[in-house]
Amino acid sequence: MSSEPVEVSNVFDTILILDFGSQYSHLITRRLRECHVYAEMLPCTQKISELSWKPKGVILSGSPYSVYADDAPHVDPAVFDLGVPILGICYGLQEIAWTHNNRAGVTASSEREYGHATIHVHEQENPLFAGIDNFQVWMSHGDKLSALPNGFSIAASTDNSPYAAISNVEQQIWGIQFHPEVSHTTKGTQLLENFAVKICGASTNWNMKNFIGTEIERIRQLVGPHAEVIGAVSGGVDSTVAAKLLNEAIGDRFHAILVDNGVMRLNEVETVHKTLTAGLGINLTVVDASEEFLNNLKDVSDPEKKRKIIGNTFIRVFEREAAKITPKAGDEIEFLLQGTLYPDVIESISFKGPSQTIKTHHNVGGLLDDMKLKLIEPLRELFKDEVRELGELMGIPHDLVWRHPFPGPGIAIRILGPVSPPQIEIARKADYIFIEEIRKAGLYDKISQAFACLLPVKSVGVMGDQRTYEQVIALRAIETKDFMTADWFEFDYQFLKTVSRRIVNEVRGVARVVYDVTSKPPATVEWE
Ligand SMILES: Nc1ncnc2c1ncn2[C@@H]1O[C@H](COP(=O)(O)OP(=O)(O)OP(=O)(O)O)[C@@H](O)[C@H]1O
Ligand SMILES: O=c1[nH]c(=O)c2[nH+]cn([C@@H]3O[C@H](COP(=O)(O)O)[C@@H](O)[C@H]3O)c2[nH]1
Ligand SMILES: NC(=O)CC[C@H](N)C(=O)O
Ligand SMILES: [Mg+2]
Repeated sequence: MSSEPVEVSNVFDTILILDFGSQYSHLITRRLRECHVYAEMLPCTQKISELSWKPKGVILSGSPYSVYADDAPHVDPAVFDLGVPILGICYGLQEIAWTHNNRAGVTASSEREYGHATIHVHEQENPLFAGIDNFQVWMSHGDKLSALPNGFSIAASTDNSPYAAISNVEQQIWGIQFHPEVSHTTKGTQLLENFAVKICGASTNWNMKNFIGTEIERIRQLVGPHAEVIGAVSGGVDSTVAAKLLNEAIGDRFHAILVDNGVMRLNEVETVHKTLTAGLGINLTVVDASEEFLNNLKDVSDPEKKRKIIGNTFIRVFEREAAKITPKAGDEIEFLLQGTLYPDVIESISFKGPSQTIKTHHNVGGLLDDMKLKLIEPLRELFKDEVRELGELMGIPHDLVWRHPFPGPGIAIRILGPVSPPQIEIARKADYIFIEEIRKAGLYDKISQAFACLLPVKSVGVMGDQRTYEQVIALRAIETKDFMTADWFEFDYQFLKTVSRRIVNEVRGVARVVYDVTSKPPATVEWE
């Protein structure tokens, strides 16, 4: 057995996607994985000689740049010597033309093309178009090829783009001007599958069942026979699935820690504790740090300050708990488990430069520098829906797998203004009723995330002939695929009536209930 941990790309045939910064790059990865082909995205600056695995094929993504601009990113020329098929999408096509045409043959077009177009396939026998006839594609470009590079032929065109698809079958290079990864391109997924499977010969064995076995083996190799691992576990799906993998791999050499930060939902700590220990056999310690969190949060209203305080307090509590554990071999814990998902990785490797900080997500990863712990991130290659599938396969209860995400700072960022025990009680009760009614109505799995928010304004009401002057609860329920954009959920009025009546009647301190009808953007999911 080698001492180097095996990478996922060494185990599964992998299509390498080189990202030039298009807003759709990650969708290429998604589509291929939907076809059960493993795909990984790396920045376009990746040096091929520094890859520790050999891809079965390479896809060059789109980009906001123009290939002829001075500051345009260019692919490592070694890509063309790999001896594997290459597909360029939009900018990727232009990059192929540019590099195969002595840095010429791409110009700004007088007619920019955004939106739908109909493709006419000229080369029916071209394997990229196997089983695909004329179809609708989605275009988004301002540059165009002005000449066909040597050795290439035109495989398809649109009325506007004579070079909508070009190929050099001998050199195994394809380029397309449209975007197959977006859903508006009707046969896009089929085209990507043709490339990966028919042209590159990648096997279609990427599924969570195969992943479990290789991942557990990978963790065992990484940790070795004696070292012990610590991990923060919230009861959310990511950390639970990660913990379950560790538990399967190394049993009770994995120490899970659940921190009660005083701003969890009603009954949450007890429920999570029961599910993880009795239900899943995870070695879990619950640390009640609620007083410490609430003391630190006292009189703080600013959302960013709340997030920082909670993040820092998590770290302190976690460090303290880690120090209490004495491993059976060696004198300290060597590894830290993190539930990092692929979207987090994509965000950090994407070729876009730093994006503006909208809000600071609390981050347990801040522990690293101080603790000198080595990281274990078993979900680093997975999208959320893959994590959920994995969870189901590993026997994690359906309700936990499909739980709405719950932010680490908890209801502290759902109480606008200072966080105090009476305010927590109001927010908790209202949230509980809202979620209970959503479940009763059979809507829980249709909604991506729902919660109640306590607003720091008072309004006048009348109850039992008495004047009331109490706070407002705002309900939020959204539908989204990736939490980057979201729409508010369309409840029927009767449902809203029921929830509103119950909250005002059952929760002391609330005089009014409103429903948030703002999408993201311009709003965010959480109110703080
Ligand atoms: N109360 C908590 N105790 C211990 N760790 C926590 C707690 N809350 C959050 N964490 C840590 O912060 C990480 C990030 O939280 P996040 O909410 O993104 O993931 P999750 O809770 O595992 O899943 P989900 O996104 O479904 O809620 C968790 O994976 C966990 O490691
Ligand atoms: O673990 C977390 N720590 C945080 O600090 C945090 N802030 C927001 N969220 C969750 O992220 C998703 C997008 O939320 P926003 O639109 O409010 O940024 C939604 O699912 C939010 O609940 C967090 N999760
Ligand atoms: N979507 C793209 O890749 C666009 C490529 C290039 N920026 C153009 O406008 O043509
Ligand atoms: Mg969570």
